[in-house]
Amino acid sequence: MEQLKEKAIIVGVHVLNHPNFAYSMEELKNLAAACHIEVVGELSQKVTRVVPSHYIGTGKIQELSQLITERNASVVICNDELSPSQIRNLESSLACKVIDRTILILDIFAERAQTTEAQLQVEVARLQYMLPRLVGLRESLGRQGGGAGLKNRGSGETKLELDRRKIEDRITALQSELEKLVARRQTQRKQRRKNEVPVICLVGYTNAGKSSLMNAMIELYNPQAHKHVFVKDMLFATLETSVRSVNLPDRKSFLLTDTVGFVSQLPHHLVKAFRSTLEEVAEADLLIHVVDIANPEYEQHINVTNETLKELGADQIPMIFAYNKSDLTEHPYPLLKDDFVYLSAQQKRGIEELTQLIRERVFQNYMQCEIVIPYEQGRLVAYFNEHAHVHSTNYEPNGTRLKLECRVSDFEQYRDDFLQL
Ligand SMILES: Nc1nc2c(ncn2[C@@H]2O[C@H](COP(=O)(O)OP(=O)(O)OP(=O)(O)O)[C@@H](O)[C@H]2O)c(=O)[nH]1
Ligand SMILES: [Mg+2]
Repeated sequence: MEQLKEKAIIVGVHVLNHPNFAYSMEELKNLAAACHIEVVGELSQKVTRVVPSHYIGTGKIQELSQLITERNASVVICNDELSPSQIRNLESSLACKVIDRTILILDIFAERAQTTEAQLQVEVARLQYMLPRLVGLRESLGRQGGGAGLKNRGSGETKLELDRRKIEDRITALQSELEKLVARRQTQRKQRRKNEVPVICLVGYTNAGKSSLMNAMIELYNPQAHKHVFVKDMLFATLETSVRSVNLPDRKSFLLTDTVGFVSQLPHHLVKAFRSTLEEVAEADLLIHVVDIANPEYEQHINVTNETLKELGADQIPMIFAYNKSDLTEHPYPLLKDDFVYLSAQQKRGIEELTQLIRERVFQNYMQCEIVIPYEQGRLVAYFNEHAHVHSTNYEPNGTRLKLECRVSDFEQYRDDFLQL
């Protein structure tokens, strides 16, 4: 059922030197749309710095007030994260509900979260955001109780202090629930480490095509697996990390991880709350930075992604670039150069080139060799057949002769069992 759309005026402060102000307002519109809010007006102010008390100046507030009446809007959305007092002051000057960019993003995440872990993380982030804003937010929270966003878990009309205590208790409870989940996943990750399977993470701005690229890889190398991930033309289609095993034809394999996309001014609480999900990223062996090369703002997207990676402690991990959606540009593709590939996940072109780049970066510790395994060590033949790329097998009087490509570490570990050639 289509919900009755709320009407909003978006307001932005264009601080001097903000390089992409117009684009960030456009993005705010998309965020609002993702929250089922209709933007019916837009107002911006050029300043040298944000007005600390009201976010915008007195003259602008009057202008905004008129616009609200004129367009019959019921909510004002500011392009930055507002302080608790800014929200309070603006709401009382305008007699209108005021929300900010952060709460929009939190709402979208709340609506999209599927797994228990994602739901817990979003709720923690929302509660932490609410805590200092309890007074000003009372109105806006009512909105979320009814429409988009997190289900209101019965905070009711209790006294402020009681509210605060409740929220703090709830945060603590949620966090300990989360810790248990995280501990379980860490054990799984350690297990993978032991297996020495390299972990590769797709990272990048939201809507860049990370999930599409994941699907294209799976289709090419594990077509029987039927393990597609969700793809959609909307902000934050992916909220959970999903991991798939990719097996290349020569038996090299790696784990490919699809992650949540980044956006400029991703709320700090959210990054923190999602840190455990994104730990995969910080522990990866290689990052594939997916870029929507057809988006005119792609350079800005790259910067935002790099900044967020830094915040996650993942800025030291080797990175390659997948310039996706090349089909929408004039640029020739597929094309592989240095550490980047022009490709199209949708057209499934350039996937082999990307794989080649992955090989160069991840599978360096491999060697070509020829070994003879005595017959009493038959299990080793089975091992190498499973974990190495065997070019040829010959049965000789002393044992099985294999020509193969295998991990250097495997060769070292078993070399005492081989017969001298
Ligand atoms: N033309 C074109 N569209 C693409 C390509 N790759 C992905 N898309 C489209 O871009 C949109 C976003 O794709 P996703 O794969 O969901 O993007 P994502 O990076 O996973 O997005 P989030 O999960 O929201 O962060 C979808 O509508 C895709 O069909 C491409 O190579 N060319
Ligand atoms: Mg996705």
